[in-house]
Amino acid sequence: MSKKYAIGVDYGTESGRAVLVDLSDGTEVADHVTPYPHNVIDEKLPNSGVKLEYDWALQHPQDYLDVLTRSVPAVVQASGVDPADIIGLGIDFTACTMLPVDAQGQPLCFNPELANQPHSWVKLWKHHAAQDEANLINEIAERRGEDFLPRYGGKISSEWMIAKVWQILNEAPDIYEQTDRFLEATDWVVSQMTGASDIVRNSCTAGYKAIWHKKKGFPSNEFFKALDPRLENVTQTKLRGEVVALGTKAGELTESMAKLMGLQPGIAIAVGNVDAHAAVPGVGVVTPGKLVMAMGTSICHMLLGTEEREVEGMCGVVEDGIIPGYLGYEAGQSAVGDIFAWYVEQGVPAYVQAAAEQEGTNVHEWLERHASAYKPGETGLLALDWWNGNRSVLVDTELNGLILGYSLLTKPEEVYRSLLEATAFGTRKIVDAFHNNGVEVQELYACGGLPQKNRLLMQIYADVTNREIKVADSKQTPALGAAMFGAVAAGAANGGYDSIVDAAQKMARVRKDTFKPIPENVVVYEKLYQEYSKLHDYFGRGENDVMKRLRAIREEARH
Ligand SMILES: Nc1ncnc2c1ncn2[C@@H]1O[C@H](COP(=O)(O)OP(=O)(O)O)[C@@H](O)[C@H]1O
Ligand SMILES: O=C(CO)[C@H](O)[C@H](O)COP(=O)(O)O
Repeated sequence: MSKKYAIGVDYGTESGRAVLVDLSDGTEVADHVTPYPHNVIDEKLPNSGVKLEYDWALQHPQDYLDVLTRSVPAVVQASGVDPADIIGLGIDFTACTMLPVDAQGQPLCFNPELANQPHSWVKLWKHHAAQDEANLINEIAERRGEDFLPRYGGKISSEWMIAKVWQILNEAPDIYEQTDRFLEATDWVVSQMTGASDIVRNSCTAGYKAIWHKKKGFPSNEFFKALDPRLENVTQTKLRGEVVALGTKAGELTESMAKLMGLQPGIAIAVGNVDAHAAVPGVGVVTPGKLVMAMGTSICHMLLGTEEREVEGMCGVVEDGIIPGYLGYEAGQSAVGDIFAWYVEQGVPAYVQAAAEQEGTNVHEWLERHASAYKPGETGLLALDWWNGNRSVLVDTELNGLILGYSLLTKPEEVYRSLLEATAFGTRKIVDAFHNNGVEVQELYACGGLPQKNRLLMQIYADVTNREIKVADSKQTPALGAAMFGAVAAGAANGGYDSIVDAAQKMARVRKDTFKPIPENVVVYEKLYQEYSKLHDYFGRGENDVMKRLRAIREEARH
């Protein structure tokens, strides 16, 4: 039998990439990236120019289809593989990235009459403008003693489905009315490939992002009624649809999409998945004790467990949410690479840019090299990593960043180093929250763009967490994981696999080189972490709500 292949498509925040994978050993034969033509829409709507409010982050659904029709044919062509040997395709996506669709499954923003209404567009995971709704969801759920709250670390996030749906209802009731269903973008893209009129939802986003439970389903209608009487039946109406497990075949590729994607019609399409969750088998983790960090613009922390535990501020624990047979735990930091990008774009003096250019390197690399010359603690700086709020463990998007310890001698590379360290302290908070609450963390696994881009960052993470870090050998780990799920959807009988564990065992690899904690650094970072924790609690747990007061003053000033 000839070699068989699957394709994984990873939808990130700014681009989508396709990877064509050899199913015998996981070799990534070809990959291709399509930057989203409209990128993140956070200032004004395309065409109409309608201005967006603060904290909004939208996307254009056509950009997702462009990834399928540009990157998929590109990998098939570059690999020289016969499309007849490509047996399955899986996708993974940022989440909760959601959109309203009509009865035909078309995004409302495709309708020219609705395109000038911001609420008709895709809300990206980092759309944070539903915080008022999230606060009320939490208040009401707590008052009613809803048993789902502990599964989400005590708080439902404004990034998630219910808060976003409610924001649409509150601010654009006409759009809410015209919505047939609210979908995760990952499920919508799958439906576009399978042409299925009955759209299936994947258990991962349903569980982590829409408060769905394998045994209990969604929260009760009474709960939704208590939020807002207009939401009473939302789970039977606009959130309806069969919820199926990861690895399930959602359907088969349609003739028309196959033509556009350069594939054969009828191949298996797996149900959608989330980027971070797909990365777990992608890095070869199928057992507890190993925390996987998907490190890019943000970090998602993924961990398997055998018992349901309550962990402060975790994003969620979902049965079978990552690997069937285990409880999947998720936590996260909503900005990491994004913070470094902010500094490079907004904070670096012209002489650094000029020096980097002259040396033929990019500004990140220049800053990393110069920051590496410092010992832990030597900058005298300490930062709070809340440039995009705090996802875990405080679950509060209204917190902001802070750098302490500036002097007239402070250098840009010192600030950069303090930002790298701040994100490592944020990860340490998460590791401690799991480990101290009975969900063991023995080793760290890293994947995503950052481990390949910044060695200093990775060493700091090993030192701050005092744990060895193994790095994925794959450059596109979520896409590799998605391809594995595509192979599972196809099944062993067709040259794929019958379970994700089988697929991961054959196809995943980590690099030989690992990052090991350096004992003398660990000691200094322990001291700095204690200081970080004090600042974290002071500004983040209500002792001094100055960050929120500043926001309120800003809002007043803007209106
Ligand atoms: N050398 C570097 N060091 C640290 N961060 C970097 C470096 N180069 C790029 N970045 C950051 O990496 C992030 C992109 O990560 P990547 O994993 O490629 O994307 P995504 O999260 O969208 O999948 C950006 O936020 C960017 O600022
Ligand atoms: O919350 C998520 C997963 O649960 C998002 O998908 C994630 O934070 C976006 O990640 P990135 O842009 O770094 O790929």
